[in-house]
Amino acid sequence: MKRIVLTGGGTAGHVTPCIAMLPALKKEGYDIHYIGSYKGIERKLIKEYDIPYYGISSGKLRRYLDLKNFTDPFKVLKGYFEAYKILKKIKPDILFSKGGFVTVPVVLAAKRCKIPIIIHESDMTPGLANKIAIPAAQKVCVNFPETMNHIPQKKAVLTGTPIRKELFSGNKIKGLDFCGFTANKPVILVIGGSSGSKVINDVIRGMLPTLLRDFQVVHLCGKGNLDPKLDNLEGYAQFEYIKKELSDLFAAANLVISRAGANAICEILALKIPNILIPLSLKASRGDQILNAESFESQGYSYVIKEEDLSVSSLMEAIQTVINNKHSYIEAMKKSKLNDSIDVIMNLIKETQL
Ligand SMILES: CC(=O)N[C@H]1[C@@H](OP(=O)(O)OP(=O)(O)OC[C@H]2O[C@@H](n3ccc(=O)[nH]c3=O)[C@H](O)[C@@H]2O)O[C@H](CO)[C@@H](O)[C@@H]1O
Repeated sequence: MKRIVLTGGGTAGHVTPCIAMLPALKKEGYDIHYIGSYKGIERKLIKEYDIPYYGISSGKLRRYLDLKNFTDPFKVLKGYFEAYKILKKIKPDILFSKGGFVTVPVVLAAKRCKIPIIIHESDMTPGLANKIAIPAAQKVCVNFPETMNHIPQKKAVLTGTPIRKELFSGNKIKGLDFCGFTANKPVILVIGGSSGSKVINDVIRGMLPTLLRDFQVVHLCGKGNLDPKLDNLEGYAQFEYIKKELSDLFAAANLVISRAGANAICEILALKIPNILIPLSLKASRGDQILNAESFESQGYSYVIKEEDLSVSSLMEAIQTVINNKHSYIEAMKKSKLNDSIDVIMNLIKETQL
């Protein structure tokens, strides 16, 4: 029996692609193990699936000055020795790393143990963690064709991003029921990224009185961002984070308003739901979401609002435009050559493992 270790964490976008791979790996009879941080979101998300989880110490690697820059390297070093010990014990035939800071010590320890490594990069340009990890990897899967230029040629493979199969079999009625909505008004699904977005939350909540006249709104607002004052508002449902029911919410949605995290936008594209993207600004990130959103906008899949331009009126205008032109957005999305990346990645795993 072949054994695989998956790793990825920090935000859900570094975990859901690993979750998407689980059914195919199980079907092929893999013995699957997961290494993540002690307390990260990956621990909670992976707990739902029946696979052994190993926590390691994890520290953030920053490009900016912060007092934690003095303590975090020790946490990463500790994580390295912990990962090394775990890998020596499990002896996997391959490591699949989805990125995020926790994966750096795991990848480096796997290299030391001579375990083949496949990395997946969802964004247009590699994040810092993957940049450090790529030299140790045999293969690097990428989501966007543009990313191929940022990875050594012999390692880069254009695969697309693994999307959880269950997202394609959502049930609209179940989604409406889950939110307490009727079938008579269209539904807007708001996804502020896996950790929520305060800026988006504030604008959405500020425009609820107008919005709820014509729409029902289901709002995935992120941990700690629920507003109890809005609990009983008719036509509005808020959740910190949704797991299994996400497929039903997608099925119920006529329009999605989302951050431009690589996984969320690929899911929206695969499901062909008219959408408005509000990428995380350059102030708060390296700008990867801006590139993701620009790529989608130029292909006619999405209406994009820059965070600096986000206001009640710009969002209202965007909603009207997308609703009025929904067919042209859907037609453009139908032309996308999105791969079934799960099969491609499975083949790559089989070719690369020991
Ligand atoms: C702030 C930050 O660092 N953001 C990055 C992070 O975003 P983030 O983790 O938000 O990533 P994505 O949008 O890519 O993925 C979020 C995932 O969580 C799922 N989901 C979300 C909400 C919810 O309630 N339930 C649920 O299942 C989505 O369906 C999706 O699969 O990783 C992405 C992929 O590397 C990057 O593009 C983003 O720039």
